[in-house]
Order: sequence, then C-alpha cells, then structure tokens
Amino acid sequence: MIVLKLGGSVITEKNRAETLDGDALERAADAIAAARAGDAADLVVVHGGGSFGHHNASEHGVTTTEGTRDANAALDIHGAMTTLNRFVLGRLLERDVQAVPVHPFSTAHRDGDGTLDLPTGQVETMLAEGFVPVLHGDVIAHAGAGATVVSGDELVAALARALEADRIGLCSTVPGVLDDEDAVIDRIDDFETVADVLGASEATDVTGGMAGKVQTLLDLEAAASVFDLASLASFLDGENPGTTID
Ligand SMILES: Nc1ncnc2c1ncn2[C@@H]1O[C@H](COP(=O)(O)OP(=O)(O)OP(=O)(O)O)[C@@H](O)[C@H]1O
Ligand SMILES: C=C(C)CCOP(=O)(O)O
Repeated sequence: MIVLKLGGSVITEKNRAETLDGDALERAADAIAAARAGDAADLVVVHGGGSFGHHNASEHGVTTTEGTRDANAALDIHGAMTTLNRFVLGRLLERDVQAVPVHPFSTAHRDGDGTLDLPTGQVETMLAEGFVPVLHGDVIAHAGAGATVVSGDELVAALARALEADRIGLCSTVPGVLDDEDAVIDRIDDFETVADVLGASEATDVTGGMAGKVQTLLDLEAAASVFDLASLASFLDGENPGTTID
C-alpha cells in the first residue's frame, strides 16, 4: 500500500495564480498509469495546492491555525482545490487509472487542539474495490476557529497511519531535502540536525514549505521519501530516491 503526494509546486506553476503545469501533471499521470499496469500495490494519491489554494487562503488570512467563519472564504479556497482535483482526476482517467475524488472538507475536521481527524473507511472501501482515491489539501471545520487549511502533507501522514502504508512518497520540485550546498541529504532522522537548512516555500504557501513537511514526516512510523518528478517512476517501482525521512 502506497501513499503518494503530488506536490502542488510540481503540478502547478506556483507563482501564477490558478495556473496548471500541464506538462508536469501529464508526466506524473504517465508514471502513475505505468505503475498501475500489471500487479500493482494499492495506491492513494494526495495532491497539494501550489497556485490553487495557497493564494486564496493567503488572501483570506486562513492558515492551518488561523481560521475563517466566512463560508464564502472557505468555499473560495475549497473551490480552487476542487478545480485542481478535477484536473488531476482528468489526467489519470484519460490513462485508465480508476481515480475517484475524496474531498476532506466533507469528511475531516480538527478538534479544539487542532488535531486532525480524517475518517478513512471510504478510502479503504475504494481501495478494496479497485479505485485510486485522490485526496487534496483543503479547508476543514476546526473547533473554536471556524475553518482552517489542512495540508496535503498532513493528509499523507493521517492516511499513512490509518492505512498502515508500506511506502510513503512526496514528489516535489526539489530532488530531495537539500543541504546548505544544495546537495540532496540522503537520510533525515532528527529535525534539529537539519533545522538550519529547512526553509519555507519560495512561493506563496500557507502550510510551512519544506520545514513543515519534514516535521510532519518525522512523526510517522514508516519511512517517507522526498524526491522530484524525474524520480517518481523509480519510487513507484519500489526504489527510495531522494531523501529518506525516518
Ligand atoms: N532545505 C530545503 N531543501 C529543499 N527544498 C527546500 C528547502 N528549504 C526550503 N525548500 C523549499 O521547499 C519547497 C517544497 O515545499 P512546498 O511546500 O512548496 O512543496 P510541495 O509539497 O511540492 O508543494 P505544495 O505545498 O504546494 O503542495 C521547495 O520548492 C523549496 O523552495
Ligand atoms: C492551501 C490549501 C487549501 C491546501 C494546501 O495543501 P498543500 O499544498 O499540501 O500544503
């Protein structure tokens, strides 16, 4: 069982509002379709926002902790993410990947401490019936705060735990987590040793960039890989490209 995140920074042009990177999405969909042909493991796909979602959230002042009680604002962010989700589903369906959507706004929530609760019965049933569930970063109801953003990375972590994923992959714009000389760090097992080189995203991003990603992945039982689009096929083929976060 594999949980794969397609970074919003990969499948969109992150600096131009609501602009798809069509070529990159096609390449990602090709790699997924090739991996699905034959005796494939179960696969759950999660995608991030990139230039869909982050700009909208930033305009409304909504982050993973700062919420909104304005339904129009929540729907603006959610709508950008469901638009991107339709693009992702479309490219997968064109390649006969049996991709179906799961919208976190309708199913997940945070409690008063901000802890994410993501029910997964529907995802498990979809997998058992041969579908590829495709979730996305979103807004969700947050007790005491209205609605806040949930990042694709948080969803990956919640899914990996609940479904006891064997492999976790995050496909981003970088070939891995980079050190201060821009070389790929092979393995990270402790936040403090890499904290100095971990930054935010270069583009508008309300969920913490690489630092947030590493922190979320370190909390998991299973190892996770961070790699770029060029290595997606090899990850899906069972290899561990890029940086392993354990
Ligand atoms: N040490 C580092 N190594 C690699 N990338 C880093 C580092 N520090 C900061 N970054 C930034 O983190 C970005 C990746 O995080 P980002 O949250 O943008 O990725 P994503 O998950 O692909 O996109 P999204 O959040 O839109 O889904 C890189 O593009 C880079 O700009
Ligand atoms: C900004 C929104 C709505 C989703 C963010 O998800 P991410 O790109 O995985 O951080």
